[in-house]
Amino acid sequence: METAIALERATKRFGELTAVDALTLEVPRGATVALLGANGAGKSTTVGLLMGLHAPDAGRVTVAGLAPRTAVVQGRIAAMLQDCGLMPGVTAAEVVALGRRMYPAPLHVEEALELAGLRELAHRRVDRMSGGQAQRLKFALVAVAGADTMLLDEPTRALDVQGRREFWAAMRTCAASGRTILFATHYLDEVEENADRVVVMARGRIVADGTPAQIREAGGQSVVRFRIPATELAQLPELPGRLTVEHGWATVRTADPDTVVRLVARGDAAWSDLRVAPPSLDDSFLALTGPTGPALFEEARA
Ligand SMILES: Nc1ncnc2c1ncn2[C@@H]1O[C@H](COP(=O)(O)OP(=O)(O)OP(=O)(O)O)[C@@H](O)[C@H]1O
Repeated sequence: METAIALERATKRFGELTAVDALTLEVPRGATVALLGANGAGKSTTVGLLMGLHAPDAGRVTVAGLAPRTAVVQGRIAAMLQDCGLMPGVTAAEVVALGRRMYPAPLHVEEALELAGLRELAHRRVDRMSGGQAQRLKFALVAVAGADTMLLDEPTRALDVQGRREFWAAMRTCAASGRTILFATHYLDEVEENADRVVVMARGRIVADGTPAQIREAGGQSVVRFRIPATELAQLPELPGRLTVEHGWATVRTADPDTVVRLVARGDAAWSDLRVAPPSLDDSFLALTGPTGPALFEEARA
């Protein structure tokens, strides 16, 4: 399969600090990849390397087989960077028309607005748009490049739930047209619905790389909960996992929820309201980005 993006042991340092540390990542054409990581993990720097904004101190970075700057000039890659502003006083269509002049093979203005779900708002002034609409306009400005690879750096930062939902609907339309999309985010729930692959970064390195389900299962534990009176606790059998009891609810964090449920059901304790929750992405994210994260992921995949 054709490779859209490749980093081969790419390293970027800022003085003493290694922001991206011998990072190797290959993204095939057409994939939608989420780059997940805490503040300072190195996501924006990785995007900067792919856009040719930083030169790697070591290693190699290519986009569609080209040097990043060449790929940018040829309109093969376009990015929605953090905190880019929009010109006030003009309409959405005017901004996109201006933006498209920068690219060698751009889309039509209407096409880009359509992809961003802004067709109806083509003549709305930029300064009269909601946060969500403005963010989708920035997306239209990336889409108009007609690039086959799009990078989105925390595109839904500071958007409300509705704005985020609308933004991702626009992004998915774009992904469905066969483009390669790499987006950086902190929002774990966005990853499950919008990416087919998740690359988790910590300290400039990749600590896990898999489907959202694999990431969720690698680091997280299931939670089995049930109500139980304090007087019944002694009747509970030994359970695989960590049991805590609070306000009449027992909580068992476990890698083996089936066994926990079987043992609880077979025992004599008078419990009620039993429920099982899958591992949470938040728990998994915290575990994977901790010091033992990479080993944890390897173990889960073995
Ligand atoms: N131009 C720069 N000069 C010095 N240090 C920098 C520069 N850009 C980034 N850094 C540092 O490199 C590290 C990685 O930053 P980066 O912005 O890539 O992380 P991030 O994962 O995108 O974080 P965030 O989620 O906060 O945007 C951080 O410690 C940051 O302070």
